[in-house]
Amino acid sequence: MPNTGIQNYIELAFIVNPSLHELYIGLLAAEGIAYFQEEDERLLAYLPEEEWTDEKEQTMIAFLQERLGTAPAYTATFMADRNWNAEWEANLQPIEISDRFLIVQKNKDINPKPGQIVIEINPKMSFGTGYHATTRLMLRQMEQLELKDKKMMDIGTGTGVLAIAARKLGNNLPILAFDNSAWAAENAIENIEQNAAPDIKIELLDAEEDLIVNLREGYDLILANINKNVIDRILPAIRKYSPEATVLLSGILVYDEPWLKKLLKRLGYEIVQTIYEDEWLSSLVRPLSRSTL
Ligand SMILES: C[S@@+](CC[C@H](N)C(=O)[O-])C[C@H]1O[C@@H](n2cnc3c(N)ncnc32)[C@H](O)[C@@H]1O
Repeated sequence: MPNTGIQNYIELAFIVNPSLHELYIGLLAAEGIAYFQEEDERLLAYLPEEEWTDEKEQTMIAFLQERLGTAPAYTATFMADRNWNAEWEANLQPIEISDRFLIVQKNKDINPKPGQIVIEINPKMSFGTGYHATTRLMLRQMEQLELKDKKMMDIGTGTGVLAIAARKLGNNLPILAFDNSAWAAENAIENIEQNAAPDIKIELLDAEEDLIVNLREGYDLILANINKNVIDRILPAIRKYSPEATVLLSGILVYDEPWLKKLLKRLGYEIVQTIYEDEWLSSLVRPLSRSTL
């Protein structure tokens, strides 16, 4: 459910070597946790206080145990609402996604290559800083597409980075971008203003509750960098209510590629291209009846 107003969080602190951070972030993201902070020997994951139930904890431990072969130790601490923005901005550095994209933060020195598109993202605990492989994969797929005259939807927009990128890549139609986190929606609006990216409508919506009514407008390209569980539940609706749309997916671990292929086959999608980074993949898929994007 979307939430508004003051938000207290639970911080889960895992003692893990940085080489394993990406893997842990992926596994925890698959469990619906979207906010992370990396430190030298610790990975901090955050979720709204009301979501941290006994059931959630048990499911998370069982899932980590299944994927890692052992249940990692962690501590859970209550965190009152505070200025995450300042903490994030202090820690982040510019990141080169490709020759085409550079993601930067406010007041950081940058040196873009000729022709490189610069996107300024000042995150507020929202996923989409470019610090995660799934965001990088989405951007690398998008830069290969012709986006002009394509009606686009961005599901789970986080910082708004993908919608902003679409605009900078020449997309010229209104974009609907939404997230079920109030923080993310608020932050996406700030980032869109900062990047002077016009005509992007940011909404606080839940893909599992509000998608069908919005799909009826008809879309050419739908971006969904979320996680396996949500994709499993929303892709059938996308296929049914936006049957012409090409879909760009990420947030899926390489171990789950067989599951994804089965789902796509069942729904009548063909895979145009899958790319990989670390344990992550992104697939561009289109309905079998369509031949071009
Ligand atoms: C992996 S992040 C992707 C963010 C950004 N699009 C990017 O590519 O970097 C997933 C985002 O989906 C949002 N999300 C998760 N479940 C959702 C749902 N059911 N409806 C809408 N947004 C959701 C999370 O809050 C998070 O911001």
